[in-house]
Amino acid sequence: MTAGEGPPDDPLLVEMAGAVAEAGPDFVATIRADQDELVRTAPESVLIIQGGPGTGKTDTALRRVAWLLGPADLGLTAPEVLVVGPSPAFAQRTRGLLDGWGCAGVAHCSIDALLPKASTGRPEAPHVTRLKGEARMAGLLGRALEKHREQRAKVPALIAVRGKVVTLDPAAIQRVIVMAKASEATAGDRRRLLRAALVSGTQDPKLILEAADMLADRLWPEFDAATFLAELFGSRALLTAAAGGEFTDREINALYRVDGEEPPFSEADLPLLDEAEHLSGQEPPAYAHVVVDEAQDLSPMQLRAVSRRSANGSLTVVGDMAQSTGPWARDDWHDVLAHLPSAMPHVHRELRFGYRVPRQIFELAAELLPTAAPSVQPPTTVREGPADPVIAPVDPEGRATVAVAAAADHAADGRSVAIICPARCRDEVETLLRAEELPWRAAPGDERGPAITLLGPHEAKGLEFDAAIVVEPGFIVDDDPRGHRLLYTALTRATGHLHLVGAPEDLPFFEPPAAAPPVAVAAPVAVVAAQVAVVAAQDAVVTQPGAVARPPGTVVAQPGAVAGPLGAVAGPPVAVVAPAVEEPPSPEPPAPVVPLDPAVQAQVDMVAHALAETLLANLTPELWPVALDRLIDMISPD
Ligand SMILES: Nc1ncnc2c1ncn2[C@@H]1O[C@H](COP(=O)(O)OP(=O)(O)OP(=O)(O)O)[C@@H](O)[C@H]1O
Repeated sequence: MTAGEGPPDDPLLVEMAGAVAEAGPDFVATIRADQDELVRTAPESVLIIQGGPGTGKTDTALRRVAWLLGPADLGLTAPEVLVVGPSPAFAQRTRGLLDGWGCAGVAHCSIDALLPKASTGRPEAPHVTRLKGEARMAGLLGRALEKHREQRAKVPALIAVRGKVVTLDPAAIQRVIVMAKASEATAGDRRRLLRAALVSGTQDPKLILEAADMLADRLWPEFDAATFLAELFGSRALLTAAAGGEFTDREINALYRVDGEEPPFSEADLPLLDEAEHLSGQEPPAYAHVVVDEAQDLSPMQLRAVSRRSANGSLTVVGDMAQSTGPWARDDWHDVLAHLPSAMPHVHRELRFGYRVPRQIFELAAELLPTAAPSVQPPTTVREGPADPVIAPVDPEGRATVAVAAAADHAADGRSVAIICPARCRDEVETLLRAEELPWRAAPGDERGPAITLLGPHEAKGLEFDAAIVVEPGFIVDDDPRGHRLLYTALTRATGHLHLVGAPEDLPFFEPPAAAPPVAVAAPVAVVAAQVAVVAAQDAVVTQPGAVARPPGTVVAQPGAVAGPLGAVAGPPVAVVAPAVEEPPSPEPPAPVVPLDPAVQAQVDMVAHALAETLLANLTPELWPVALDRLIDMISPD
């Protein structure tokens, strides 16, 4: 494939296209048109792509890069393009995709890898991380650097060399400083000028030359951002002097730390090091086009660092406000764009069709949206998945066993699997993965391969897997101020299979039968695997909307039974692993659903999508029923 051709069609969509080809308009072309329009956005613009999980934002941004490098014929070369993402795993994914489309040579990196290298890992309170991300930190660093320079530029009258005191002529030295500045002398030239000025007429030239070199080091030190920042944060006096009335005493105290402690920096210090280097005149390489993905989470200081890598303001900014989490969780794109200044016009577009997440999984995840992001419109899903979500209520002692068994099962079937696990139960899952000698890794490489990846909820951003096992969704919600958004992101990583494993009270739609406790303590993996396998065997069943898969060993709980993090409202059908208990009699069996002929179903879907497209594009949600009523009126025979 040549650069710019873009990715091949998703096999599912091709299949759908085949099904409807005879029936009428090109369905795939219709639903891809939105993306294609964005791909060909003029390079002299800032393109902002908003969209729900799996709507193809990353895909579209990368296809834009392929287009810029190929058909657009702009004379742009791959090394002039930068793609920034949230994690190394994400960078690996984007590199894999673009390389695969014939666009090797583009720079791909995580936001941290973009910034100066430093020894990080220093623990930090959330309010300090947040403060360090604020744009006013740039002002503080600017003032600190000015003071730092003033201090260095003070010419001493004496200098000690090997125990001997050398008297200096400040006026002569001042003349050298002025001359060096005016002639933009290099470091070597400045040193030679100073030596020449001091050595004339001296009795001990060797001593004076040494004194001149020491003085040169002091007057024009090589700027080291790490030393500068460590000195600044290690001194209340320097911080107060640099605060410029823009920081309270409390904030200065928050920034202050005892110097010399290891590791010296936190991740939030990296953009500050970048800013300091920039202020000192050390500029990073700049790119003709920059893509920044998952931009909704970046701090103002991180965004400034991205911005300074853009040579001309040509940007593709990608993200989803409903997935905005962390210290900089936002609700509005303006908060992001304010820190990515560009003279180029802004083109703001939303993608509305969800490709990754199958209907059954997305309907479950969408239950979170009213809490997670009330103003965000859920995308319209275009795929039917291979299975309903599996809900496994477990005691704490059993959760690792159930999660690992489910993962092992999917991996054995050749699927890529993510176990998305909150920090507080990671150790137990890791221990079991090791004990079972399963093929797993902590950071995903090529996440499309058949292996198990263990991830924290934040690390899962932007990635996708055939199957996702989400452990203790309640903890994910509780452990983060934007926990509902984080859980929404975790639930939307799977292209096919989703398992929720956790405390019964945190799982949706499940009412534990009175006589049936959740999974008892630490069953061997093999035993639980057998239980999970029962559900997995049913995974091959594609449910029709409204139909409920009820394999032996599963129960279908009634909607609204339990108020878990996903709420206690009516939702989609879910398969629930009922561990080692008899199925309780269902009070009311679900109404039988007559499946439609597949060709008719495809045609119905096509019409529904076309209508969805028109409604979404033209009317606000409260007017949709009005429009549909009107439509029925219009086409009714009488
Ligand atoms: N037009 C399309 N045709 C077929 N598949 C598509 C299309 N657009 C996107 N996809 C597929 O959908 C999946 C999700 O796409 P992508 O990762 O770009 O979504 P995203 O919007 O960036 O998701 P997230 O917000 O979760 O990061 C990918 O597997 C991608 O290849």
